[in-house]
This record gives sequence, C-alpha cells and structure tokens, in this order.
Amino acid sequence: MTAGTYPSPEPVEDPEALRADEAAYRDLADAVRELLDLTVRTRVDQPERAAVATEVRALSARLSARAQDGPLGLETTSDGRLRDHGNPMVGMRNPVAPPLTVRQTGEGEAAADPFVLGAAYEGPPGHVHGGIIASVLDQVLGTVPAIVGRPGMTAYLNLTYRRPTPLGQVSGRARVAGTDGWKTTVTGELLDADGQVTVEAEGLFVVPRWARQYLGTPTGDAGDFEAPAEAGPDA
Ligand SMILES: CCCCCCCCCCCCCC(=O)SCCNC(=O)CCNC(=O)[C@H](O)C(C)(C)COP(=O)(O)OP(=O)(O)OC[C@H]1O[C@@H](n2cnc3c(N)ncnc32)[C@H](O)[C@@H]1OP(=O)(O)O
Repeated sequence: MTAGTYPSPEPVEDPEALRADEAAYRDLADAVRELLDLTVRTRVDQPERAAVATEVRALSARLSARAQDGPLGLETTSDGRLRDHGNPMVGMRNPVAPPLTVRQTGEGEAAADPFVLGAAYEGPPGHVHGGIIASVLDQVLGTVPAIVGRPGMTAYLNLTYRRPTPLGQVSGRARVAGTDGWKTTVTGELLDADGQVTVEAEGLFVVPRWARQYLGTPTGDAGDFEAPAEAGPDA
C-alpha cells in the first residue's frame, strides 16, 4: 500500500475478482523483474541465451494479443482507490519498479520501506546509478505533498550525493519542510543498508493550476483541505 493515493469516483463492482486479477498482474511483474535481473547477470552460453531470447519473444507475442495502445494512467483498484500501476517506482504492473512501498509515517512524513536495488540499477561499479536515486527520491518526496492534500508535480529536485550508495538494500524518508499556498517544500534522504544517509534531497512540489479545481472535492482525501484564499480554483 502506497501512501498519497486518492479514492476513486468509480465504484468497484466485484472487489474479490479484481483482487485476484491484481495478484496475477503483480505476479507477472515480479516474474519479469527477475528476468530483468538475470538478463543483466547471466553467464549461460551464447546458444542458450539465443534460445531464451526466442522464448521471451514468443511470450511477448502472447501478451501483445491484448494490449492497450498507450500508458495506464490511473486505474481503480480493489480497495477503491486510484493507483498508477505503470509508475516506474511504485507501479504494481511495472517490472522496472524496484518496487517501492511508500508509507505515511507521521504528520507530513513518509518513508519507503527497505527495498533492494540490484544489478539492473548499477551506475558506478557496485553502486546505484545517480539517476535511479533521483527517481527514488522524487517518488518518496513526491508522496508527502499528496498525503497532506496538495498532490503536486515536481518543480525542482535538488540532490546532494554525500557518498556512493552500494547496490543492495536501501530505504528512503521524507517530510514537509514548508508550505506556501499550492507549493510544498519537502526534504528527504536515501539511506544504505547500514542506515547511513548517502543522499540528501530537497524538492518543491506544486499543485498545477489546471489541477487546483479538483482539490477539496469529494473525490479526494484532500476534501478537507482548505485552499488558500489567494490561490483558489481561479488563481
Ligand atoms: C490525483 C492523484 C495523485 C497521486 C499522487 C501520488 C504521489 C505522486 C508522487 C509522484 C512523484 C513524481 C512526480 C513527478 O515525476 S512530476 C513530473 C516531473 N515534473 C514536471 O513535469 C513538472 C513540469 N512543470 C510544470 O508542470 C509546471 O511548471 C508546474 C506545475 C511546476 C507549475 O506550473 P503552474 O502553471 O501550475 O504554476 P506557475 O508556473 O504559476 O507556478 C506556481 C507557483 O510555483 C512556483 N514555481 C514553479 N516552478 C518553480 C521552480 N522551479 N522553482 C521555484 N518556484 C517555482 C511559481 O513561481 C509560482 O509561485 P507563486 O507565484 O504562486 O508564489
């Protein structure tokens, strides 16, 4: 369960069936994630690799028998909430996602449970790629405005890479540092397996003008969020 999600306006007809469907999607993503990792690390012989590539293409053909043209956007889940299942950090259906689970840990605070970044996320030898770290922290910091009722887009994200982050278990945390109307400043950190901070982050998240009219409505947890007078729907 990832924090910062919103109730769906669509009713869930059969939550039980949808739950089973979600479990199957999650299982497929888990299996492909394992394939990704092993694709990077395998040392099997070239003919075996060629044979596997042929089989993988056959599997892709089976999935393409019924695939939508574009991205997933937001979908209603069995728990009646809107989720971005294609998200490359938290998306249940995305094998590229580590995946992260971001939980609310307090008032205006969130944390990503410890998760593993393996060989597929390598930048400097043995260490996590800096762009992957930025993605992880964008997600962890970006969840915080959503849980305080101001789901914003990243306007900037400043990172200070204090020390290299070894591949393996990492975690993240973030909290509100300040709010100013529709803008939320958030600070956070990435931590290695020993709990040492490797990267510090500060981000500004802004509720876009076009989205402001949707906040403070019954479709959002933000329903009790009072829009600042100087930045209402028409601002
Ligand atoms: C619904 C369900 C949601 C669920 C969410 C779950 C969690 C998701 C987690 C996702 C995590 C991943 C997230 C992602 O990956 S988000 C994807 C990456 N980010 C983007 O693509 C954002 C692109 N930029 C924009 O869309 C617009 O520029 C935004 C929306 C940011 C503002 O454009 P908008 O036209 O709306 O408004 P405005 O231009 O009048 O600006 C408004 C105010 O903001 C101030 N300002 C703007 N930029 C900056 C800046 N760089 N430094 C300092 N200040 C800045 C500006 O001065 C003004 O201040 P003030 O004059 O009012 O005082």
